[in-house]
Amino acid sequence: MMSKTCAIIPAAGRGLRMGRNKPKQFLEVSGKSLLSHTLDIFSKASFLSEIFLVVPQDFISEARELIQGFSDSIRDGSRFSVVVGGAERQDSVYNGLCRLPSDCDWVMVHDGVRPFASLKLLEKTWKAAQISGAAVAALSATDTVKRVLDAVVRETLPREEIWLVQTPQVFRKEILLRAYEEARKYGWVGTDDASFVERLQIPVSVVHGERSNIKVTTPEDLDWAAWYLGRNPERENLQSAGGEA
Ligand SMILES: Nc1ccn([C@@H]2O[C@H](COP(=O)(O)OP(=O)(O)OP(=O)(O)O)[C@@H](O)[C@H]2O)c(=O)n1
Ligand SMILES: C[C@](O)(CO)[C@H](O)COP(=O)(O)O
Repeated sequence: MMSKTCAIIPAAGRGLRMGRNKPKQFLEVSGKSLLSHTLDIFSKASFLSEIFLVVPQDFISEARELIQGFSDSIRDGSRFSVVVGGAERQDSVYNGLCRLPSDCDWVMVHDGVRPFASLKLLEKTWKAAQISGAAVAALSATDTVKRVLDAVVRETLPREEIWLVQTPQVFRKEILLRAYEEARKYGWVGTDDASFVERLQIPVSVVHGERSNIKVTTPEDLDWAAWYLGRNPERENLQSAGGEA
């Protein structure tokens, strides 16, 4: 029997660092919201059976309207659902996990505010996870990396060991669910999904991410997003990788 992969898109943050009167995922860039740009990619990922969009309680109707717009492009029975988020990213992802159907084997988590991940990157991370059980996209550091405390350099770190982790992050569902259950039981706090899996001593594979796969966080990021979309109106990143692993 074919294994089934579901996606969780956490998009329930408040965007405090963006400093606007609306959560950044609902801000428009090139005629539609950042979240809508993200969903464009996910609607074309034919290996995803179901997609769970996690949003703030007060944006439920906006999110429902948004997913209506994708009903034509959903392939192979894929479909979107809207889930209410929690106080922190990890609470939002957990809410998504609780909604996964029992026959889902794999789960891909991707930030709603990373609208420029390519379909090729989604596929590549998914395929890597199928081999190892857990995989994340990440960039190797290109600057010199230092540990700084109170504005004073304490140490220069070995750059070849430093990777900046992105999403997508893909896991066997049973692994991610166990990791999140333990996190809740023991009060672990983490800024990504893999950090909980790492605490279970489960190896997480790394695939090369993409420089353009930024997490839109600050007003400068929003300006960059507008520039990037102006330069790539056809969104080449919507193309599939075909057979590439
Ligand atoms: N309670 C939360 C907090 C964050 N997120 C989501 O997690 C992703 C990464 O979070 P981040 O960039 O930190 O977003 P915000 O929390 O909105 O930003 P800020 O920290 O500036 O408030 C975003 O898609 C965000 O919407 C979420 O689903 N639920
Ligand atoms: C999950 C993540 O995008 C990986 O880089 C990141 O850790 C989210 O962090 P944030 O503080 O919630 O923006």
